[in-house]
Amino acid sequence: MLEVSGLEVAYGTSQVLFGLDLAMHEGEAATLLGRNGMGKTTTLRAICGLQPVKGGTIRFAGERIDGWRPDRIGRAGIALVPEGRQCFPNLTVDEHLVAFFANRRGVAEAWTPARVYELFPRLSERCRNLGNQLSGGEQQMLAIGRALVTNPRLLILDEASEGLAPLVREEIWACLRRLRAAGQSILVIDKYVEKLIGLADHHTIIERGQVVWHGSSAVLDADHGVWQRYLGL
Ligand SMILES: Nc1ncnc2c1ncn2[C@@H]1O[C@H](COP(=O)(O)OP(=O)(O)OP(=O)(O)O)[C@@H](O)[C@H]1O
Repeated sequence: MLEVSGLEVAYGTSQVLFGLDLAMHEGEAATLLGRNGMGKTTTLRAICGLQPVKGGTIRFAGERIDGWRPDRIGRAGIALVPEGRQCFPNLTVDEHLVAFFANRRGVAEAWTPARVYELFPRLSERCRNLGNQLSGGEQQMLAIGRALVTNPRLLILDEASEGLAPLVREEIWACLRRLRAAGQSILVIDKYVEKLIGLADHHTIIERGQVVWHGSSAVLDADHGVWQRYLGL
């Protein structure tokens, strides 16, 4: 479903991705791992059309999408839960969900605002609150809900559980496991490798803009040398 091949991205004269490869099938959950500053966010932003691509190709659902505008990529079925949530401070929870709701593929059991409220009852209690009146956990739930109501083929999360209290973090992991079990394709960046091993099928580790390791959850779980070498854990 997603095939990133030889991706190169630069910020001005400073190149940060050097021929990065990443691929996943529909229905899979995959992760992108690596220490800080290695290029994970840049990779996700390039996939979503938020960062210009200098070289390489990005294919999604059979089409070459590198060079497309972010809104076209969104309509093609990729939804991003961005780092820092980026909820709109002046829209209510309900307005976020209503404004982003779309079922372009005619999915039978589409994500609607009502279904998001079932997934996150806390959001339902906050439905009339503005984005800037929410806790970090509520904002993350809203950012996930906002992505889900676009009924994406691929849900991408950048730092899914960053800065959240342990209990809220657990709630986010439980949500992602439920989505995964329901067949949602997910690409996620996070620091909690143990949680990601329980969630994802396979993992790609990058270092200085290049892939240094790729493998299944079972292999990553068994080889803590990889954690130490590439993730400093
Ligand atoms: N807007 C920018 N302008 C210039 N350099 C940038 C910009 N954004 C990121 N970089 C640099 O690109 C490199 C990759 O950053 P990126 O945010 O993709 O890494 P990351 O792996 O997601 O790290 P983190 O976990 O810290 O977010 C870093 O060296 C970073 O300093």
